[in-house]
Amino acid sequence: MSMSMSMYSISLRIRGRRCCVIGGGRVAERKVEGLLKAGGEVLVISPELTARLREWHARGKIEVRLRPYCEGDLQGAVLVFAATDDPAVNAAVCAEAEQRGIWVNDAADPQRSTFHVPAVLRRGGLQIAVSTSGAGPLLARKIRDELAEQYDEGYEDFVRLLAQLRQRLKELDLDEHIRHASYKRWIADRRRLIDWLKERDMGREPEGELQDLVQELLEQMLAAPLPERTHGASGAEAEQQQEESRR
Ligand SMILES: C[C@@]1(CC(=O)O)C2=NC(=C\c3[nH]c(c(CCC(=O)O)c3CC(=O)O)Cc3[nH]c(c(CC(=O)O)c3CCC(=O)O)/C=C3\N/C(=C\2)[C@@H](CCC(=O)O)[C@]3(C)CC(=O)O)/[C@H]1CCC(=O)O
Ligand SMILES: NC(=O)c1ccc[n+]([C@@H]2O[C@H](COP(=O)([O-])OP(=O)(O)OC[C@H]3O[C@@H](n4cnc5c(N)ncnc54)[C@H](O)[C@@H]3O)[C@@H](O)[C@H]2O)c1
Repeated sequence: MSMSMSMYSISLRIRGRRCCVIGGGRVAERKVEGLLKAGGEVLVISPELTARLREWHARGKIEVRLRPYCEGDLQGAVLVFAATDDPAVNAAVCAEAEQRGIWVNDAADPQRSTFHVPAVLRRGGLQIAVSTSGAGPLLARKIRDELAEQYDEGYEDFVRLLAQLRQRLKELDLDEHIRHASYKRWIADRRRLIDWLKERDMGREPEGELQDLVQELLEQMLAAPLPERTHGASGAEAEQQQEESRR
């Protein structure tokens, strides 16, 4: 486990970039689903496909080569998934990827993989990725499912709102302390804001309505007295004090 203990987590922008998936079974299907959600250009190479992969192909969502993997298939890919049930084929795919300098995931060999796929909770712009570094993927899935209750669908609209609030806040030429304090207050108050968004059914509101809410919140913020700057306390301590005074 020592090697996989030191994995490094990032979020990749794969929209419009080629991602190769070798194999067309259940595992390949799950990886393809995640790639499509992020707008990847998916190429699947496999003599057989699951029903869903066939359907995605028929609807033009993925490209397919209905044959076994051949050396050279990985040309132009930024990410590669070796997801066949044949360890020798997966090993050959990994070798070509390594030789080309492409990140590769071997579905059956965490140590050989140069990246792992986490279990992901998606709430629009908010994504919570859970990884056990290969120790137990089912634990990752379980934790993701538990987090899904705490971080409910309401977060999708909240992160949209937050993005706009932050943008408008940057445009107002405010003192940095005030800017940070307001921003932190919205985060601390998120449950109330999420319920408020739910009441207004923001999911169906046009973008213009969200702008009105943003305006309302900014006006509230400018009208309300801001938390006192805590003299003598470090940034972290001041933050802690603010948190406590809110409870
Ligand atoms: C999180 C998730 C993401 C995803 O795949 O999208 C994911 N596996 C998921 C499910 C799952 N995996 C397995 C089962 C069957 C039950 C079981 O055996 O436990 C199920 C359940 C099912 O299939 O329903 C078995 C399994 N998985 C790996 C091996 C090889 C080995 O460990 O040696 C074996 C044994 C194969 C065998 O023995 O034949 C390896 C990997 N699996 C990873 C990720 C990476 C580590 C992530 C981490 O540690 O957190 C890593 C290293 C590589 C990778 O694939 O990236 C996804 C759940 C999330 C979701 O559902 O959305
Ligand atoms: N990482 C994970 O999350 C995870 C989860 C479960 C299982 N696994 C492992 O992943 C592997 C695949 O599991 P599965 O359930 O998808 O298997 P599966 O039997 O459903 O699918 C295997 C696929 O590989 C294809 N294939 C076989 N030889 C090929 C070749 N030469 N070129 C291209 N494609 C080829 C087959 O056509 C088939 O579509 C297994 O080794 C399993 O142990 C990994």
